[in-house]
Amino acid sequence: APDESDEVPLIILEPSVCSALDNGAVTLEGKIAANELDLAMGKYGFARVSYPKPDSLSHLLTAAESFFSSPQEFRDQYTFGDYGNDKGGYTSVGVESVNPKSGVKDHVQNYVFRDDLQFDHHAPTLASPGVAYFKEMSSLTKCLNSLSSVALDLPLDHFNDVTFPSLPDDKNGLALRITNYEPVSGIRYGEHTDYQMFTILYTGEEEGLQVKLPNGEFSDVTFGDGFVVNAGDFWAGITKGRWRSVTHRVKGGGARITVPFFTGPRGSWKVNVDGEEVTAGEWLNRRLTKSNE
Ligand SMILES: O=C(O)CCC(=O)C(=O)O
Ligand SMILES: [Fe+2]
Repeated sequence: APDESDEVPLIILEPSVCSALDNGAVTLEGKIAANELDLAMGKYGFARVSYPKPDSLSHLLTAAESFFSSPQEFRDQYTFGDYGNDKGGYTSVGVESVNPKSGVKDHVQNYVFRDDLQFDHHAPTLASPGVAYFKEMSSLTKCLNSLSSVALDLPLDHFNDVTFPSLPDDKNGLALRITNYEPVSGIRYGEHTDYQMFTILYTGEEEGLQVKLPNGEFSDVTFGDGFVVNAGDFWAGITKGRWRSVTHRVKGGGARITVPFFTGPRGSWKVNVDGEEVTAGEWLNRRLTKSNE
């Protein structure tokens, strides 16, 4: 029988824990949070993380609502290439298919910021809250990476060295996406695992996200009070399966905007995939290209 208590765990992450980690200090609260993260990623691959929402989030959501309802020709000015291109920008409905095997396009349009240093080409109303929110999420990424180092008994900076480049011609693996789901029934965003390290998702209050539980059932996971954080495929690889990259999807319903922030290794980081050594940048591009086919 399914375990009725199966539920994605809640982790309370105090900003003071993050600032201590930033200063190289692992407090008792830090150790507790690291342990909770380890348990959540090991069993569910997902956690609900209570952490203050930055002020820039509400500005970003307001700007996004008006952007996505502006004329299609206006939105199309900010398409700079296929979904996943280096410059980010707008992708209209009918392009993306996160589960290419399904043969179905997702019922979404989205806007992506991929590089925190180059925002000049972006839609002006989105760019200003976008830059601010990107910075806030980069700090939260640092905190989650430090907690991961503690959880996995590695030097505190280990995963931040994986994510944040030290050389100017390297790229970070961070991307901010604003997703606008069409109000339709049925699955709106296909079953998939995330490609990289953590996804830090603002779900809003509207249900939609469904996560596969250890008992095999899909469960609704909405957490408007904070963030839903999950481990992607790189984490499963790096930890040799100690952390799980878990299947999820988005079910139908009313109009919904969510804001995932994807984190991952910097572009030059070397990864071994099926016996082949590739850079994380190359590997990510292959996965993104597939979702346009
Ligand atoms: O919007 C959501 O609730 C989930 C989105 C998601 O899974 C993704 O963008 O990878
Ligand atoms: Fe996802």
